[in-house]
Amino acid sequence: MMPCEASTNLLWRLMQKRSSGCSFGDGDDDGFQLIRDYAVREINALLWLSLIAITALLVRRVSNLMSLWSKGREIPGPPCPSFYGHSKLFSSETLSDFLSKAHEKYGSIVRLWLGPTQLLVSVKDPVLVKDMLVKAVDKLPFTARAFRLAFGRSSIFVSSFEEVQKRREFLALQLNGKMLERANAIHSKVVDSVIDRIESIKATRVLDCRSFSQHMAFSSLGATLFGDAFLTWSDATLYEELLMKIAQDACFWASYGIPPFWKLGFWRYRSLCTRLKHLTIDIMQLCRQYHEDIKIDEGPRGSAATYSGFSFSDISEGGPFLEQIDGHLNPCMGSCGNAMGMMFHGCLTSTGLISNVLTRLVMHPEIQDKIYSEILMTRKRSAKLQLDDVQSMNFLLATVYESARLLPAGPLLQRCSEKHDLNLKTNITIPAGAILVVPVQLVQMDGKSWGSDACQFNPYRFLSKVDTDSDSRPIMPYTGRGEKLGHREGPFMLNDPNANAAFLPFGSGTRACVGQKFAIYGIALLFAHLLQHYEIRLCPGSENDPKPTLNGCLLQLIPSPNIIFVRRS
Ligand code: HEM
Repeated sequence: MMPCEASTNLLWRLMQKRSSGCSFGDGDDDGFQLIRDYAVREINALLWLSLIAITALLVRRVSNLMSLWSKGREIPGPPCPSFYGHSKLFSSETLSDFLSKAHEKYGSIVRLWLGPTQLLVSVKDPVLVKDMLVKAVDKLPFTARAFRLAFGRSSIFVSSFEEVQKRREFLALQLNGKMLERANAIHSKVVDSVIDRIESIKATRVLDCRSFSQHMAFSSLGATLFGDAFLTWSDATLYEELLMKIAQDACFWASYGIPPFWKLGFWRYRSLCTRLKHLTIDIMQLCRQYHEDIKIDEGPRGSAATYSGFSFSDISEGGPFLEQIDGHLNPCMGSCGNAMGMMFHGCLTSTGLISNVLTRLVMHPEIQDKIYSEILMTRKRSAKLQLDDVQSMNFLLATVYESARLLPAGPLLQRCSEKHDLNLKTNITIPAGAILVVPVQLVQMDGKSWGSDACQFNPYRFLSKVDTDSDSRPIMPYTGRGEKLGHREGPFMLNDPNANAAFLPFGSGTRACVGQKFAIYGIALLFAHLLQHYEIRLCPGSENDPKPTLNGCLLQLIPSPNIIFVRRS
């Protein structure tokens, strides 16, 4: 009997009693019996419904699992050694090394079992990679969980594409428009502030490349997102330290399916996250106050008066940006998750790239000289280095691209397609629910895509020699392979790095990094300002053995030599 039927019956019987003049006082037992029957029937119906729902769910899961197993078996890969899959095999070497050997043996698509229910599919061929990154639109839930646990609700760093699509478009528009303009205005101040801060700490100018890069990335992103009050904020150092501590532990605590409330370390981690959140609210309020003060200083007419080098309109755009991202009107609470998420991701990735560019420059002084000549040429045209100038500094940009190619932000790009199977441009079907990865480092160092010097630093691979006699067209079509040493003279044009499908430091496809342009031009601007005033040299005796460093959640071999800044006369 359905619950609604039971309740109509009960109502009917009660009405019958009423109309026959019978009261509950007379037959308490009868009334009680009725209610008990009703309750038993309701509970039974509820239990049946739950049982049917759970069975349907289990049947669906089992059928999904069968489909995963049967379709997974069709994908080439090493035979499964045990019930627990291949995980034990690659515990002795890094996943990248393991995948490198597996791809050599089994081709461009390889499957591995991480356990009885987890299928990992690695794709290495650049054309298939592009195809996969367009078709697989969801990110792994694990990444979104790490962000949520550390920074609370975010509308940017989430797994489902449906949820993030609109915000992505808005964010890309802001980053490539207003935020890039702000970066343009602020970068010479960032360089001065970082150098001042470091000089006040250190008597000598010998610096660890990694920590210098971290200060640069942190200050430039903070000042761009929050406004230039960030550069003089007394809690900036604490904020940076907290962000880095959280970065070290974020993946560990997110790896628990259920947050481990019983562990003391977990609560310590949570308290770091709460402190970071409070500091974020502080800086957002401080910036808001700062903008208000400037509004008052400028007077009611809102003239184009400038403050510390900014025009008023630049600054006033800064506050609402973070709120618009979240769609919240509350100036602090709503935007916090996104602000912290962007600081976290942007700082870690930009630190890696800045550090790598610095290392390449000190190891290749001839490239540094070329970039300096480019800066001098530009300075002849314009008194102050602007974004437009940097956009035409081919050599500088090629150096940034090449550094990004050689040390991507992480060893793997990851995706999944939760609901649908994926049919790539091969006959292989990748079942829904499989974890898809791209071993970026392998793709970006593959001789087939980058030539025999794929592992070497060679910014010329992003430049094409132009024919000065004709209409400045490239002499050779762009291949991604560098010019030979003997031919490195003459005017060059910069190639679009994304024209090579194997260039993936910012990912690709539907979920590619929305900050790519902002990051590349922002970092190029920083270096243009830095190299204009300083020569960067390798500290004598400093070794450049790349050290294994925990970069956020990832263990990477990151070079970090000691460097010296020599002020140019
Ligand atoms: C050198 C600097 C940076 C590097 C190397 C980098 C790299 C990446 C990579 C590899 C991804 C994953 C792409 C994929 O899976 O296909 C990503 C995603 C993302 N990046 Fe960046 N990034 C950088 C800077 C930034 C900055 C400064 C911002 C914004 C402030 C930003 C915003 C994002 C966002 C929002 C996503 C997630 C996109 C999504 O899930 O839909 N990135 N980035």
